[in-house]
Amino acid sequence: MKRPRLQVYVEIPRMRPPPPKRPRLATWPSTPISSTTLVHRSDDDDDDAGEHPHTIDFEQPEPNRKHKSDHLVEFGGAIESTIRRLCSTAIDPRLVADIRFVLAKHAPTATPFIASSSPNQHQRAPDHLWEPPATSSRLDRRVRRAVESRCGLALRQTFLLDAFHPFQAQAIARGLEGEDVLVVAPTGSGKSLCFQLLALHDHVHGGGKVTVVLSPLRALIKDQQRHLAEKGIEAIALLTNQPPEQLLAAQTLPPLVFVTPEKVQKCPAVKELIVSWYEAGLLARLVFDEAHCASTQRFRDDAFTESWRLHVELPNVPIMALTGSATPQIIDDIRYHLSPRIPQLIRISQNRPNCALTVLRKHTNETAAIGDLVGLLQTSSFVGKCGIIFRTRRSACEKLARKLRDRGISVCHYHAGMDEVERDEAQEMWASGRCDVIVATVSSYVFQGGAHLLTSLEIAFGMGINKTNVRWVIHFDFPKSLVNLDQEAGRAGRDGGPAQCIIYYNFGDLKHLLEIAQRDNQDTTLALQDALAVVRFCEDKSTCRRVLLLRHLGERYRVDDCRNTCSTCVNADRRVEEDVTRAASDARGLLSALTHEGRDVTVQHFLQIFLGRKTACTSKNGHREKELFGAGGDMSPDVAELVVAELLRRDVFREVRKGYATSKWKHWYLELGDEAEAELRGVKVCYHKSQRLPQARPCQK
Ligand SMILES: Nc1ncnc2c1ncn2[C@@H]1O[C@H](COP(=O)(O)OP(=O)(O)OP(=O)(O)O)[C@@H](O)[C@H]1O
Repeated sequence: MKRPRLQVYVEIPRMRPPPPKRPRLATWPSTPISSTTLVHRSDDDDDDAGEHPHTIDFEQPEPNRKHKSDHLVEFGGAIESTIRRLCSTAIDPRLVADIRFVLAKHAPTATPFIASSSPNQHQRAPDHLWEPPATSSRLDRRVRRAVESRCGLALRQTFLLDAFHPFQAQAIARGLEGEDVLVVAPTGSGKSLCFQLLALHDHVHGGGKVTVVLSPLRALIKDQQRHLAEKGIEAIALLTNQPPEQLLAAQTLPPLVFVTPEKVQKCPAVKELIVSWYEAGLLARLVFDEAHCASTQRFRDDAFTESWRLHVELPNVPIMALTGSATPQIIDDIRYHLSPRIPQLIRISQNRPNCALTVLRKHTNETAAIGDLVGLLQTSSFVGKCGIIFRTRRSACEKLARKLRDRGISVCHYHAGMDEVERDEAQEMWASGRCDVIVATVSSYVFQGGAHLLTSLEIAFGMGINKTNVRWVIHFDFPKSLVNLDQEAGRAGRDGGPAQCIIYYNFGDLKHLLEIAQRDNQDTTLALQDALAVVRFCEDKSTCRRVLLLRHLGERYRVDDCRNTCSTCVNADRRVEEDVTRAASDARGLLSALTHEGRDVTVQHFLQIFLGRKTACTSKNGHREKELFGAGGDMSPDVAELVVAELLRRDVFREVRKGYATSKWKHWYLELGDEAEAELRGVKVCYHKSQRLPQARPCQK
């Protein structure tokens, strides 16, 4: 039977693709590319694919084609297998987006895989959303039986669990067959079991083979080691500067060896050791845990590129990559790093139904904001329960811990500026339940002798940490990206019990995030893109938060399924939209008058003048005599803050950091922004009159 042929014409302007930023993988095909056209042809039958699975031909278009700017992308053979073969090393990101768009329309069940040489460049067509199966995929009985018979005993006796989740059985089954696998399943769903059980199996039945796990965080490695030790499974972490041979002095290898990508990159002895196991036939599997980091931690690109390339040097070793938070682009990036291998994708919905999602407004005034937080922590859903508070800056992390301690909350802190012993102690205190709350930074650079050390994420807290009774996670500064949010919030409710995930949001915090990105030498454009996605998520007060988050992760979610477990759905009847054009215009006029006089005002100071407060700081410099003093006096301070936030968002206002010779501190001051002259029309703010916290629903583990 003749296979269907699909011809896709994609119109894009002619342009020469940018040179690849990173070195090409050794086995990557060198692709001749014309500056004028991209024509992908594949043969009608798939036989050819087996021989050269990654070879593609780009040809000049037929000379008689009328529209020279058209690019013909011709797919032959079964659509799905052809998509898998569509690779390019230098492809215009817009073409990639267009191809995805067309494929989404014509082959919705296929998972297109387009690897590009610069994985972070391309954009996915917005409507390319994956529909997870309505019920968790029913497992083929044969698969379940095969996995049961080979690993069931270990599951019950060593891991003390009753049954496999379907995705675990699928991943383990493929792993047992020696296949390469990419597992995408929500945080806390039990992905680690997939490689841990396989490692145990390979060790016991494979003559003492070792599984090497590349894991990006030290805290996570320590956490996993601790859990494995409780189950009597030996696992060694190659983290210290001690020569790896000394750590592995014993005659037999352990089932699992953990190492960070940086260690593989910087320490040749570690790499040599892994290669020697491979050569001796003792390497069972390479595991890439928290695989989304290969895409999201862009400043660690080198470490990831180098260490992930290990699989190219060890071609016969099966690989398993796992992630709990992956956008479609991240999945492509992971596949790029794993190419030329094409792992089997095992994917379930990334939704965590037992974690209620809430966005709360954070006061611009830190003391008021902390007061709100303390009030929340004293309510029954939080008091005496184990939780995590994430902050972006170390000083803020310590300060908050101190303030909470003063209010009688049992709390410790964890950040990159502490030494290893202090950090381990804090983690241990929290993990063992000696204190309820840990205030932690997510990631930040370590400065040593003025030099950046690329070890920030290695010592960050959050990702992967598995403490089953965490009942709440609070982002007191807004997260760097929605993927970070998903990961960090994923520390809560890992036992399937109800949990609260809360973000305190204030638009003004964006500046701190970007400041950190700049200081850390990250790509600020990408950092801004990620942060703006969080801003959009937080500011949208009419769309279900689960829909927004899962859409970002490439998933289609039905709003009815939320069942009031997010702050938008539960507060839908309290939503207010207010036109504040007049107030915005007055605020602009007031700031204009202040800057004209050469006065520097912080947001807080400005709000006091705008609201007409009779305080010490408004009594100075003749503020009370100003025409627009108290122009916002008829509105609540909360709405006035939203007006300023909206003006900042529109770039009518901006905040700049300034220092003065009289003070060693620098502060953020309000200034007129680039759009200050623009006509202000339809300025609206949206808020909830009062916010109820959504109730989370427990789910079956
Ligand atoms: N089949 C199972 N049945 C019940 N509980 C399970 C099962 N598999 C794993 N778990 C439990 O789920 C919890 C989370 O597991 P794990 O740390 O592997 O999650 P994860 O998916 O790797 O999360 P993350 O993405 O955050 O790293 C653990 O406490 C584990 O014991």
